Amino acid sequence: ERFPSWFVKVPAAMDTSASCTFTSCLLIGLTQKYPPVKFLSEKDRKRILITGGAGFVGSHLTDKLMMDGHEVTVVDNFFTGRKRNVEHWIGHENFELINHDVVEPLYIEVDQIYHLASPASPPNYMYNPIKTLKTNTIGTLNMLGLAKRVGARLLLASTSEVYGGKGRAPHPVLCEDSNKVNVTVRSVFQEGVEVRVARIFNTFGSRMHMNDGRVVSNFILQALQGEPLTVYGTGSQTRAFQYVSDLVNGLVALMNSNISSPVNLGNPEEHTILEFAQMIKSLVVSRSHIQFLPEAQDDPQRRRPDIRKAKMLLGWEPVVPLEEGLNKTIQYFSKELEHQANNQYIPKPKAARMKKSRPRHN
Ligand SMILES: O=C(O)[C@H]1O[C@H](OP(=O)(O)OP(=O)(O)OC[C@H]2O[C@@H](n3ccc(=O)[nH]c3=O)[C@H](O)[C@@H]2O)[C@H](O)[C@@H](O)[C@@H]1O
Repeated sequence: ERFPSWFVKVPAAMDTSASCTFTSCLLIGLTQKYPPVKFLSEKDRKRILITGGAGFVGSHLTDKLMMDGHEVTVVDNFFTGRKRNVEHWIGHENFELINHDVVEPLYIEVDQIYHLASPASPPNYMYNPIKTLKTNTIGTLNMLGLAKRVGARLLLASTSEVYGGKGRAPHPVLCEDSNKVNVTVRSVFQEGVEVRVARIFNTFGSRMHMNDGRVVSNFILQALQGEPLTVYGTGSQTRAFQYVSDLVNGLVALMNSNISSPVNLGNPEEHTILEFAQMIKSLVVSRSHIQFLPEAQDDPQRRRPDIRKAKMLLGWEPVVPLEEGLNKTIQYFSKELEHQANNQYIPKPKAARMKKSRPRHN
């Protein structure tokens, strides 16, 4: 998915003789520089800001909104985001990339703000917890301020982590009321601002950082490199994983809806982490073994979204089967590894949140 097929392909109609293939390629390369975008009338075209737009989810959202014909401004401080994720839009008249940290105020004119800026992977958000707090408080306040000043609608990327799950008997299926915070007239901070809140459950796909540290990218990279798949704890804890394109469609549907209360976006298909390890091992056809490491601290034991609200009010539900999403992600990471190998560098997946004790093997 790094270099989309349209970039190098010569349409059959143009490829009239073998002798002009090279010229045609060159021509197409020069003229058809970007993925195709729709043309929207002034009335339908929106100016959209995506904070964290060069990150894993943000860059896929950028692709969708650009292709839909909107004007997209990506703001990223490149802590976990990368220019490479959006490089195929650089120079396009509808696209702008700003190197900016949301902890500082931002003054631009926009109609919608997707506020995704925050590290999402545990090793990343625990790397500098105070900075993560600042990003999620001051950064959000700055974006709410911007939304209020320009009359934009803001979608906040919240997380399933708000439901907790360790230390109390967790309800296996988490609905939006599981941890209810009332929004009333006393919630002055969002006074006069149209807000949408997405509770995002575990998501995976291409453009996850090689050092992300979350389970799917770790297992895939380990399986591809013949290294042990690191299962934290017994592997009986569960998660339900959605493919990134499903999430992106949900985010856009939520933004354009009239629901101002939180909405879960996730795939309800729940598996144990050990099952994920076995599934990935067999899809990669890897000889890696499974290595049991100490349990991660405060690790939620069960997590599965209740998505009835999204289904009923947005008409949204995930459509990408787990295996299909995993295969696409495996393909992505194996290309990344090839690329890295050419530069003689293969990063190792990061370990996260370990309690200290000796690893077990099976
Ligand atoms: O992916 C996400 O969307 C969510 O990921 C994390 O939540 P978590 O569910 O802990 O995600 P992972 O770090 O991928 O861990 C999932 C499970 O796999 C386990 N794990 C992780 C990594 C690994 O190498 N091995 C392993 O067994 C973890 O202990 C945990 O039980 C973040 O805390 C959330 O903010 C984020 O929304």
